[in-house]
Amino acid sequence: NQARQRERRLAELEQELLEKNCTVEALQERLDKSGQRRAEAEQTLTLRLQECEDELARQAATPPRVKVRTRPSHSKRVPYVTQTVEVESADSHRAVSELQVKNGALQDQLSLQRQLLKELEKQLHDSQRTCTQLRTQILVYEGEMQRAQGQLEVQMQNLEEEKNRVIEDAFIRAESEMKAVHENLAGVRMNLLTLQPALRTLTVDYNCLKKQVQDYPFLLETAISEVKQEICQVINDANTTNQDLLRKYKREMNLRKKCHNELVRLKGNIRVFCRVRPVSQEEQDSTDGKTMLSFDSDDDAVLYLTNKGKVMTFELDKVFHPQATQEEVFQEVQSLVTSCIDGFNVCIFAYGQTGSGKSYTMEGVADDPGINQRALRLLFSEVMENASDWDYTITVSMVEIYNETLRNLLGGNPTDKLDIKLNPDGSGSLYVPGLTEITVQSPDDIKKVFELGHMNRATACTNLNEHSSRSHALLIITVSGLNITTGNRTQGKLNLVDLAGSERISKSGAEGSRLREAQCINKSLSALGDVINALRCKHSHVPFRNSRLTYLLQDSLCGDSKTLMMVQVSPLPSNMSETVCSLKFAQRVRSVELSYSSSRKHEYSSTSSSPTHDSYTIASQSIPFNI
Ligand SMILES: Nc1ncnc2c1ncn2[C@@H]1O[C@H](COP(=O)(O)OP(=O)(O)OP(=O)(O)O)[C@@H](O)[C@H]1O
Repeated sequence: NQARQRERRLAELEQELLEKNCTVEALQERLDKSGQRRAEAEQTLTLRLQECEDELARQAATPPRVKVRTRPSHSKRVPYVTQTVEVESADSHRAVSELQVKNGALQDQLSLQRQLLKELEKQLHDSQRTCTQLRTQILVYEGEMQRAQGQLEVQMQNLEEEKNRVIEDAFIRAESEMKAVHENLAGVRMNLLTLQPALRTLTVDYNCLKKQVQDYPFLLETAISEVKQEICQVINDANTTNQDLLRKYKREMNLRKKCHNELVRLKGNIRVFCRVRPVSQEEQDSTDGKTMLSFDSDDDAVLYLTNKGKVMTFELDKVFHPQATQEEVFQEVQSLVTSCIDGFNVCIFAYGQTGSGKSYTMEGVADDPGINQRALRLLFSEVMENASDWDYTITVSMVEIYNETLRNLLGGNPTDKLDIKLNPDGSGSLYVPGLTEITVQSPDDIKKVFELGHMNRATACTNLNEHSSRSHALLIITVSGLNITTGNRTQGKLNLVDLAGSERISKSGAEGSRLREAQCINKSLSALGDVINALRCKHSHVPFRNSRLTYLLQDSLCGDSKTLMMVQVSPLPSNMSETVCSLKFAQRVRSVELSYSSSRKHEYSSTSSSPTHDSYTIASQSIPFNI
């Protein structure tokens, strides 16, 4: 790039030099010409001058016509005579004046020529100076040119060397690459040689495959028919296995049922749990949060009560501490709940003084439901799971027993009173004419049923809280199943009972209607105690009819039925006596075993129309439900 620039600069300089030479030549020419012109002008002027002198000489040689005028002298003596010779000739005068004019013109011309000459001389001088400068410049340029040429040559030489070097490198590289290519080529040749047998094998394989592809449809057909046969065989085998499994499953189910029953029998048909409710913030503030109950960290069936320094120990089937959640409580009862799908009758009672948490355990609160809702939902989901084999129907009834009066909570008119009657079919079973039974088919139905029951319960009273603690609330769930394959039928009943408050009448100091309410509660709880006691002692007669509650639950309390008593207690010292009574009751109930009573049949066939007809007085073994 630099070399190219220098070359261009050199060409420019040469061009400039050429132009300068031309200028010098032109100036030289002009100088020559002006010199020539000057010589010519000098020559012309010399000639003119010569002519003028000649003319003058000729004039002078011509004899003049002289008129001599002598001036008169005033003195005699003429010491000095001035004689003026005047050429009087007119021609000479004219000639002289013409010559003088000419002379003047020539003089002017001469001075002009001289001036011109001076200018020319000046120009010549300038031109010479310019010429000298140009020459000097030419010399400088020539020097520069020489220097540039020298540099150019050096660069050319360098470039040449560089070129040679690059060519040499490229050559070496090309040589090595060539060598590598040759080696590669040799390798490829080698590979080619080794691949040839592989190619031959591949060609053979390809031909083989081609043949196979041609034969494929036929092979496929054969394979499909073989597979079909195999599938049919497998399906047959699976069917046989399924039948076998179904048979085994049924046998297992029966076994499970038997085992479960045996387990229940061994554990006792009545199970007793205790739930200690937590101390509310208000109570904590007023009583320093002191509680009289403590738990055994190693045994969740033991509860300690400290009273005046004495420690009482209560042993139950399970004790729920105050922090136990609704879910934890339900986990413990869910096997009982689901057993009604297998055709068992189940009763779950919540027993305890007012405010001990019975409703909380059974009904729960909106965002944390209790056993009632959870049980119904569980039954519903279990039934759905078995829907392929079983056709189940779940019906729900809600009943309230207030002052020994039965009220239908899902009916159109909640104030209507219901009665319990013997089934006219002669089976000895009981039924409640007019009791509404709603079939639940979805979780939404469950919600609606509870809303309706709650609304009807609230309609018939002024203060629901007070009313609920003075009445028994029963949720009766019936699960009827039909096995689609075998045609077997089952029916189980789950009774979830939120009992009225168990506190003593003397303590409440009730009068009038309150006293009647308390007496009714007392009577029904007492009757429940009597029934359990009679069952425990295997009495031939069980006084189911002594209260509406026991009469209504007769089916679910006897035989292979299962009962759970959830005893609710308060941990506060102010509730000490009620808590002690409830726990004593719980412990006694725990030892009772329900058994199929032959007297049941006897009682079913009783002709008595009064529910209190078979009232039974509990002697020493009596369990005091009403404390
Ligand atoms: N385990 C618990 N966890 C939280 N709160 C509870 C628990 N048990 C009871 N409670 C609360 O204690 C209060 C009394 O409970 P609840 O109404 O269930 O008692 P009850 O025995 O049903 O009373 P009643 O006999 O008057 O119906 C309620 O405010 C309830 O929310």
